[in-house]
Amino acid sequence: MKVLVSDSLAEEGINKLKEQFTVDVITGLSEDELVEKIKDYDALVVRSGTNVTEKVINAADNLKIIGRAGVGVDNIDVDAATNKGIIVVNTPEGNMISAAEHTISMMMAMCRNIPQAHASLKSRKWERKKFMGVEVNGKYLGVIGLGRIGSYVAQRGQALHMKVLGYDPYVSQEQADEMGVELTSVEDICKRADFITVHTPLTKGTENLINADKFALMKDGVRVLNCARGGIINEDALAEALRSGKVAGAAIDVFVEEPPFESPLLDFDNVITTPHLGASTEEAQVNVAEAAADEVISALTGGPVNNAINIPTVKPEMMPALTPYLKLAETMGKFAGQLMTGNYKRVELEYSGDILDKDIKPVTVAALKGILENALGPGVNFVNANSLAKSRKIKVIESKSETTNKFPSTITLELTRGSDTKSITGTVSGNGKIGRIIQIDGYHFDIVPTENMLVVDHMNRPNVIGPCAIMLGKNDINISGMQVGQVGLGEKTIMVLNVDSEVPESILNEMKSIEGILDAKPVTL
Ligand SMILES: NC(=O)C1=CN([C@@H]2O[C@H](COP(=O)(O)OP(=O)(O)OC[C@H]3O[C@@H](n4cnc5c(N)ncnc54)[C@H](O)[C@@H]3O)[C@@H](O)[C@H]2O)C=CC1
Ligand SMILES: O=C(O)C(=O)COP(=O)(O)O
Repeated sequence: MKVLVSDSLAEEGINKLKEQFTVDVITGLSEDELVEKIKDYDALVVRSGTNVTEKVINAADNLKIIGRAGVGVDNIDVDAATNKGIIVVNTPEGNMISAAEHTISMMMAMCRNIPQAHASLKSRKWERKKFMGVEVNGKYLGVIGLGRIGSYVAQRGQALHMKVLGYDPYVSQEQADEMGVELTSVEDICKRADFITVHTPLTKGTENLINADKFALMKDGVRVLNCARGGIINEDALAEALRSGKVAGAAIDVFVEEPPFESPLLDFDNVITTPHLGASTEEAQVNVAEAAADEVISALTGGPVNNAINIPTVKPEMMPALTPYLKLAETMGKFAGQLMTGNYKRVELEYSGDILDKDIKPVTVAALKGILENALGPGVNFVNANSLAKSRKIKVIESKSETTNKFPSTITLELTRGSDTKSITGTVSGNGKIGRIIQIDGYHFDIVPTENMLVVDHMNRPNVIGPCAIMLGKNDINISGMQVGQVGLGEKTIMVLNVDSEVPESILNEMKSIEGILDAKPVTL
């Protein structure tokens, strides 16, 4: 397997990758060069310097995983990767302390004009009056985005005796209380804060979050910081607010265009800047490089990944309990998808029992993968199963049932195509956590699925099962298991056969001609 590292990455991560794979480190590639190279690689590791565009992803025929050694994935077309079944992972914890410390460093440096005073003295000037600063003690710090980095910044602000205001639509009052942060709105932060710092991802919802209207609300002499992503604070609006004197200072680590050589912000004496250095510490770089390498190694050797952006992740400690259900759901999906092929409108998964304590999202994805694989082939995986279902307008419904039955947990899969439905229930039982199928279309069984099976619709009357079994025997196909859904004499039922080899089409046709056999479908897992 081959790994391409296209941004600078700490040796520790590269060495880990080299223990298992062929690794090429090639930085500074243009989009066209990357398009040309990417088809040879199984994994790509980037930081913020590589734009992994749709064009690159479309050319990436062998790529299985993109590892982002850092947090922001706005340089990766995650939708394109998802559609192509490529896992995107980041390493969200490796650089959070460094990014928070950089933000605080920038705030203090801005308050005391350290970069400007340093440059002045280095040019042999002694300008003590020019560089009058301000204290942060007792001032209001507004933190927009109270995730990993924002919450560390809030904590460090409090250590500097600042009063912290915060806004984050996904943070509860309890969480804010625990952080000692006064939760309020962006507008209120704009009106009251002396310092405003943003720590959100760059999304459609956060782009230009701080715009001219927000600057208009701010106190005269406010100071703003952006160590998250260029574009969360609108650069033109900030330039205008600096020009008008509304904003007394800005500290900016990230820019809409990087490098930002055309940015008006570089021309203001009261704007201090760094070239996207938030994560640039020895500690953070070792952390993110090793974490990205671990994820790539795990994904390429068939293991689970911890921080996938585009698949429902399972916490490693939950994996042993969930694995039998993931296998069962995928098997049920494959089973149902082969019994009823075609243009599905709806997939419903109903969960009951102990499984309700677990995260069922990945189990639903496993079922979808099984269903869609029959129709779309091996290109379907845990990454793209959901998006493929969505693009085919298949409605996916997940429901939880409180009804208890004799099984500790059950999963019922109902597949709908036009007015037809196919329903299968499965359970996991025994110490070996074996997946079993216990119901098909209302008929009860206890089937341990095997590689080759036959599902035969027939009439429950004498001289139907016998000829069927004899015919398989004559063709040297061994039956290792057989179960029949119990019904009254003369009624329609289903028999499920575990067979030791695939049943050719010609034999299936012969079987269908036996009096009382209504249909015979092979199921291959
Ligand atoms: N300058 C640098 O070198 C570095 C920059 N970063 C950037 O810092 C930012 C924050 O990273 P983390 O804290 O790790 O992410 P995170 O995902 O832990 O936190 C982001 C927070 O933003 C919140 N949020 C989302 N939309 C919001 C909105 N409209 N208003 C307010 N809050 C909103 C989320 O609820 C979440 O709590 C990201 O943009 C990341 O790329 C991260 C590391 C280094
Ligand atoms: O992790 C992030 O989001 C960062 O912005 C750090 O970017 P970098 O890896 O230093 O290019």
